[in-house]
Amino acid sequence: MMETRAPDGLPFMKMHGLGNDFVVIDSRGRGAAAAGVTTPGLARALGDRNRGVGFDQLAEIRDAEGADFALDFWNSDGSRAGACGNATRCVADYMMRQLGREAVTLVTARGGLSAVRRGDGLVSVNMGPPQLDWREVPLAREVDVEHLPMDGDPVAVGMGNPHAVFFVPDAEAVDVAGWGARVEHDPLFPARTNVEFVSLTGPDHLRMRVWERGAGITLACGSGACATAVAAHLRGLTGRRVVIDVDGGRLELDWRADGVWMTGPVAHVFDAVLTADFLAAAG
Ligand SMILES: N[C@H](CCC[C@H](N)C(=O)O)C(=O)O
Repeated sequence: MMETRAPDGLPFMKMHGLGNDFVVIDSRGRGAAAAGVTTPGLARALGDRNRGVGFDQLAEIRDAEGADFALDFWNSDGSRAGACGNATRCVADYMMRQLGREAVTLVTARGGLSAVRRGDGLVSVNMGPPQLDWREVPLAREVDVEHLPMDGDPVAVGMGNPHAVFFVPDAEAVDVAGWGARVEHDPLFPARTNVEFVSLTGPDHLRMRVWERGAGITLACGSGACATAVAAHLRGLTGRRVVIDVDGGRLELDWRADGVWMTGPVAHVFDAVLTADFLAAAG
């Protein structure tokens, strides 16, 4: 067998939800008060698909008080992400297996969330209620979140992270990289924003393409799908339960009284160990 375990290496898992891919570091066992092991430098080094591992988000599992675990998210540019729905499903599945349970609770930067196994190989997570106050999104000034003063008339929705949802006649025809990058850096979003381009493809059925803050185009974005479901309902395009097709597959969304529930598949691809040399160079 190949020797992969370097002395003082750092174990990690590679997971994905609909091709939205993650490095997951489990640093439980140090106490809820302990800071995580991830630094911006480590996130950037690991996120490099040529010289590191490559990921859309890095998720770090930590101890929590009053919940089964805590979860921190990082983008590959070294910035923090306040929410990540697909990684939450993947890690919830891993934790349910480990704890021998069908449901778990977790704490993220936005607060307490919960997840349940649905029984058909899918995992559902309650991503919490949408944030529809301009301060919470956050936006730079008081504006109507349902009609931002911007070309394309987007809806702003916070899901623990900011989203700008554009309804377009044909999402396939949009220059996601060009338009998305411009909106990500629009001064209306002081913390930048994730950007979704969405078209209605049938009754309660949407097609979504995404430009993620700090990551660029990804194959899926769970929090973006939540924001899209909320925006579509606010605009009167759909009911509160929708199916959303993203580049990597399909997500089911249900905006209930207790929050936006998102259901989809999970995949745990491999486990490996970062070498001490890599960690030292990452700083
Ligand atoms: N892929 C993630 C969202 C990442 C959002 C991140 N790019 C940010 O800076 O907020 C998801 O499944 O929800």
